[in-house]
Amino acid sequence: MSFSMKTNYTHSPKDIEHYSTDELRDQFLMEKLFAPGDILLTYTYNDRMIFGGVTPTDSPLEIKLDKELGVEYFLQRRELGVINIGGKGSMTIDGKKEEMVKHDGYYVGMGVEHVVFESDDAADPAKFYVVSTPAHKTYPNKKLPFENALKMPIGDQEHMNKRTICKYIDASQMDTCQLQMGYTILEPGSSWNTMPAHTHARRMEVYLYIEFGAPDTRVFHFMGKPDESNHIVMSQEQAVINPSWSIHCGVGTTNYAFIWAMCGENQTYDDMDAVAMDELR
Ligand SMILES: O=C[C@H](O)[C@@H](O)CC(=O)C(=O)O
Ligand SMILES: [Zn+2]
Repeated sequence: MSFSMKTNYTHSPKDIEHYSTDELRDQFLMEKLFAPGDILLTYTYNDRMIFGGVTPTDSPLEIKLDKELGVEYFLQRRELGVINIGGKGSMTIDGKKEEMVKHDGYYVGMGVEHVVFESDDAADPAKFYVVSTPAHKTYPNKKLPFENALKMPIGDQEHMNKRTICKYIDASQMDTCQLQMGYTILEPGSSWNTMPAHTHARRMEVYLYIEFGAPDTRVFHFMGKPDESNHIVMSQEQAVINPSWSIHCGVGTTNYAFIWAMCGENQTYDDMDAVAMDELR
């Protein structure tokens, strides 16, 4: 088993003006999250979110962070959101075992000492996408099956952005300290073309792009200040950090889906500042 946690620092929009493609990728893209038997995490200084992948095979895996966070155990002062994007598995939360099929989610509140991740079949491992944010209060643990996600159809074929936003962790459904999380499924022929684009200075966000229609599919993820946009070319199951000053959207070469997770000042999903089309550059 290997464990790694990469640190990503925060940037001012000025910093990235002259970044090369490699620098931009190094600072914002997480290329590998899911490797059999491994826990691969990123700690971003953007709102101190920790995100990454846990892929158990023959033996259970547990995220153990104490010295790194200056605490006794990982969730002593944090909350955790999980969505399984792989095969059948389970999470054992302080001794209570919960089955986790593909697309099942889970919210784990502050104060839980042990979360043990397992796969039912090492040959078809569960892939737990995990996102953790600082917390100050314990809210109840909650299983978040796909069926219970709040489905929000949005977009249309004419604008090539027909999709369903499935809100797993949303303030209208449950309490969390900061974390909001969900899964957006694009219709075939549509992309995450959220024009007019938006920023939300109050919240940062991370996206995991998944379920590409073909192995050589790429998503061109757009980021940057509205008047100075950049792009990062992404492969399946890679994640990208979105600072609060950055626009965010993506165009794929086939169908895809993505998981988004946000945190910051508020939990108001609709608190977005639309950018007029003629401001984009
Ligand atoms: O502020 C909200 C985030 O950018 C995402 O939740 C958007 C999204 O999933 C979508 O438009 O499909
Ligand atoms: Zn947004």
